[in-house]
Amino acid sequence: MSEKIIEVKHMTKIYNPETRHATTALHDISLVVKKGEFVCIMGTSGSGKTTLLNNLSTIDTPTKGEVYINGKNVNHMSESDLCKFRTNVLGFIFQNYNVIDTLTIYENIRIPLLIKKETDFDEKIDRILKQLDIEEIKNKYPYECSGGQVQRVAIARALVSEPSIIVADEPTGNLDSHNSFELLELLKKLNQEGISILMVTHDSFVASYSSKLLFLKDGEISDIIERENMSQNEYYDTIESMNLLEIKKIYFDKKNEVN
Ligand SMILES: Nc1ncnc2c1ncn2[C@@H]1O[C@H](COP(=O)(O)OP(=O)(O)OP(=O)(O)O)[C@@H](O)[C@H]1O
Repeated sequence: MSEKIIEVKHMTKIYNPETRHATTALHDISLVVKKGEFVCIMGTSGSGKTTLLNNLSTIDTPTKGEVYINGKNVNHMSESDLCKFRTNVLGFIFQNYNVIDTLTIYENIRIPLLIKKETDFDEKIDRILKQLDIEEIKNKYPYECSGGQVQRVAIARALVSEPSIIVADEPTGNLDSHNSFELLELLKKLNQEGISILMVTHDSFVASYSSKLLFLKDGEISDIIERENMSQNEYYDTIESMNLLEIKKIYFDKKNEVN
């Protein structure tokens, strides 16, 4: 049986609990991500995608339920253990890059290695700069680089500490189609090399790179599709029709609420 890399048990997330602004963003979610899986999360705006990603990747803490990563219950870890765990195991890629403007590209990529207290990092950084084709900009500042280059810097920073899981929230959201394609092909390659990927997207083409797709609706998993033996084209068509079905369901639910 494949190894469970992430396991979520009965996760509920309520923002501002016990106030009149309480919002239940996730309701009793249970799921498993196995080693080497490429899992995408789709759903309409406000369905809870980012909340799910944040709560299962230690960025936020669920109101109820448990999260296990590599068999460890992350809800029971101290803040300093969590910080080490995040740096050693998880690599984060966000839509808005989150690079530091006052540091050079080289210095940005070095951050996780400094957190890990590594001292001998030149070779590692050079390798990742080469892999992502950003050697020429290593002494520039982010504002001197293109959006696609800065996104590659964010990926380099996520990968330099050799994480076993990549967590990505709409990573192609600010990229043009050429750079989106390049990023997706890179994620595919990393996944083939054994890195597990968990990614939020609203785009069926992006989702067609996954091996498993979760649909969220009102904070609950409404559907799961597995790619299995489908070609990427067949998988894309299945995702598109499922997407349409989900939108139709939401439309009819709303219509019934009104009537
Ligand atoms: N910090 C917060 N405080 C209060 N409510 C929040 C907070 N963050 C999200 N929410 C609410 O939780 C629900 C789920 O939000 P979330 O951002 O997870 O949805 P999403 O599916 O990622 O949406 P989008 O596709 O628009 O980014 C929404 O109703 C949202 O308004």
